[in-house]
Amino acid sequence: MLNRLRVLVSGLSHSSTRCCSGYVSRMRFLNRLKEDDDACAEALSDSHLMLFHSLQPLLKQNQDRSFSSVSLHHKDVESLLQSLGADLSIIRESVLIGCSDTGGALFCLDLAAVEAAAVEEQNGAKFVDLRKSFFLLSDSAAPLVAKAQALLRWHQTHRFCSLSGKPTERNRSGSHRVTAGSKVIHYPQMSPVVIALVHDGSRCLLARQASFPPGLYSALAGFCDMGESVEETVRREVAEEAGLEVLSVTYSGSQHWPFPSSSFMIGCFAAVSPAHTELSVDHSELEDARWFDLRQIQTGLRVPAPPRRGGGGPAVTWFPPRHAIGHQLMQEWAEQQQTRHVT
Ligand SMILES: NC(=O)c1ccc[n+]([C@@H]2O[C@H](COP(=O)([O-])OP(=O)(O)OC[C@H]3O[C@@H](n4cnc5c(N)ncnc54)[C@H](O)[C@@H]3O)[C@@H](O)[C@H]2O)c1
Ligand SMILES: [Mg+2]
Repeated sequence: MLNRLRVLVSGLSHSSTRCCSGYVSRMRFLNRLKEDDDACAEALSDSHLMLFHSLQPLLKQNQDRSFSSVSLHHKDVESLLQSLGADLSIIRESVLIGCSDTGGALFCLDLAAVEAAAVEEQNGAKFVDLRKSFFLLSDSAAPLVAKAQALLRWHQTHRFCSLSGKPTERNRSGSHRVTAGSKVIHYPQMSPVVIALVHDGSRCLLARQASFPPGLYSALAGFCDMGESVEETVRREVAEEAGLEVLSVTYSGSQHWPFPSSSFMIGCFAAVSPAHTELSVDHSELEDARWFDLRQIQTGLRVPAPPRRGGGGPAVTWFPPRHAIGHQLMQEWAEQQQTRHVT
């Protein structure tokens, strides 16, 4: 499950600029780097940097045809920039994103100041749009790339204080920005969004917006209004978009979602009465909404996302990729239904 703690594996090291094995040690190490600029600068000089250009991650194709993001050691990034005649000081713009599986801190860096094609050529890799990357990367690799891009985007869009209009300055790790000459601190933010798989006991409700690619259906989603609880947002969104009254809400899991800018997706199941399932769809929000039975959900979950294009026929129904929480909700619902049928 997406919300389950996915422990980043780190190697054993006792140097002060590298984290040790064990979840607690790694979290304390990362927290120290967030708070201590000198320790962070020291760690950066012996770290790997995940590369981006204009917010697009650098991806390379492996021998088994899978894709992974490219992270270079600090000294290799220096060599790369030197070979391109670029200013080495841009490395200071790196943002801390976690611990690598070799035990060191991991940073990300946007190389927008240098020519993308030259970086691609030197690394045998390509800068790829984040949405496309999401379909190419494995479900264990995609969240870290999304987190890195979200932090780089946040820094690019928060160069000025919304209170005073003065410039803001980042700390070394990039975990926050401070308004110049003041103590006003700005932290990266996400918008809370509920995503609810509505079900009536034997079917679940999926919908599509006109902006979705052809054939894509997902669970209902909506931004939380100020002051709302998760349960209130679910009830309101389902009422607004599908015209149904929710009887109960159950939490399932959560995930950070980088599109179009950072959302914090809170995944829930929302039960409606099987006696009141007639839809009244708000077509200003949704192009279509329909009930799907277990067999239809199982079939849709097997379709690759996005499906291979056919020759002009009707679009095949497909669901978000495996690492999207919409997919996880459908998977969990299908498993629950199957267990119910077996017992
Ligand atoms: N990870 C997944 O599986 C998954 C699946 C479905 C949707 N999503 C995401 O959920 C998000 C919300 O879904 P939706 O578009 O149906 O929401 P929605 O139903 O709340 O409608 C979007 C509208 O809400 C308004 N809005 C209110 N607060 C906003 C805010 N903080 N930021 C932007 N707009 C705000 C805007 O008018 C916007 O057009 C989307 O960004 C989408 O990418 C993720
Ligand atoms: Mg919506």
